[in-house]
Amino acid sequence: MTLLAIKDLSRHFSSGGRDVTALNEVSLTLSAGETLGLVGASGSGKSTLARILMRLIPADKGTIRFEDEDWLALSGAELRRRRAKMQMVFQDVLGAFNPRATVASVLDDPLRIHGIAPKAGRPKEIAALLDRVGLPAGYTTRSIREVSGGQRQRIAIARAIATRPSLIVLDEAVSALDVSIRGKILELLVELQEERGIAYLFVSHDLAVLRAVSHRIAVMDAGRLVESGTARQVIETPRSPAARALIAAVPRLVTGMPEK
Ligand SMILES: Nc1ncnc2c1ncn2[C@@H]1O[C@H](COP(=O)(O)OP(=O)(O)OP(=O)(O)O)[C@@H](O)[C@H]1O
Repeated sequence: MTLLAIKDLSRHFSSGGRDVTALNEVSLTLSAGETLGLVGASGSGKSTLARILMRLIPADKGTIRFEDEDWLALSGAELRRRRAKMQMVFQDVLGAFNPRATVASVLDDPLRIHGIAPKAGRPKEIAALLDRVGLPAGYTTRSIREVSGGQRQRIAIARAIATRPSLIVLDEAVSALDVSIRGKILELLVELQEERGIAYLFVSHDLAVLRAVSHRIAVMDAGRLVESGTARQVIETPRSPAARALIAAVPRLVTGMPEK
């Protein structure tokens, strides 16, 4: 089932007398429970796409259908309600949280705002969320600032799944983590997908990360989507110069391809 269909999405920016076409008629689809890796060099338009999708900035033109609705036409209370179904995890999680917040309050907010659990039931729900992402229940009273980067990313994932989304947009969500911690977070994401059928739009400049989690990979270059295919097709037989350049930058990427 098609969960998300982006069609001819364009966006330009003008700043300091410079006009940049950040997105140039980008189209892509994502099925329920699928992971699409979105890769491209710095400045290719990945974050712009993610930000339009999350309704953080408007598009100049194009359409987005999400769960069979005209996503860009939603506004006000209806948009707030529907946002439960599309969540995001950023690279800079600390920047996305109130730095004075406790872990409990970070997880209480979505449960309260989206009416997922009544007040009396929320502590239990929060404990279950923490448990699911591999953190002890005792973490509730900690400040979001005092936990490690990997733990904070687990909390961001717990917050994202709290509202029972069908899609999570991950924007460089593991890029700042040490390799061993990154692997554990990727494992957690794959488990959650298998358990709950969540689709991921996994934005990264790192093909090694995308190879590990993506069913399909789409390649962006200077605002355009220049290539897409199964992870194996794109990595083993890239067609575009942009894909070839990204692959050449990661030693042993092709020989390390898992059997699928
Ligand atoms: N608010 C803005 N004002 C002006 N230009 C912008 C703005 N946001 C993005 N751009 C420009 O749009 C282009 C695409 O940027 P975008 O951040 O989407 O790329 P990206 O692929 O996510 O890059 P990175 O991997 O470095 O985050 C770049 O040329 C960038 O400078």
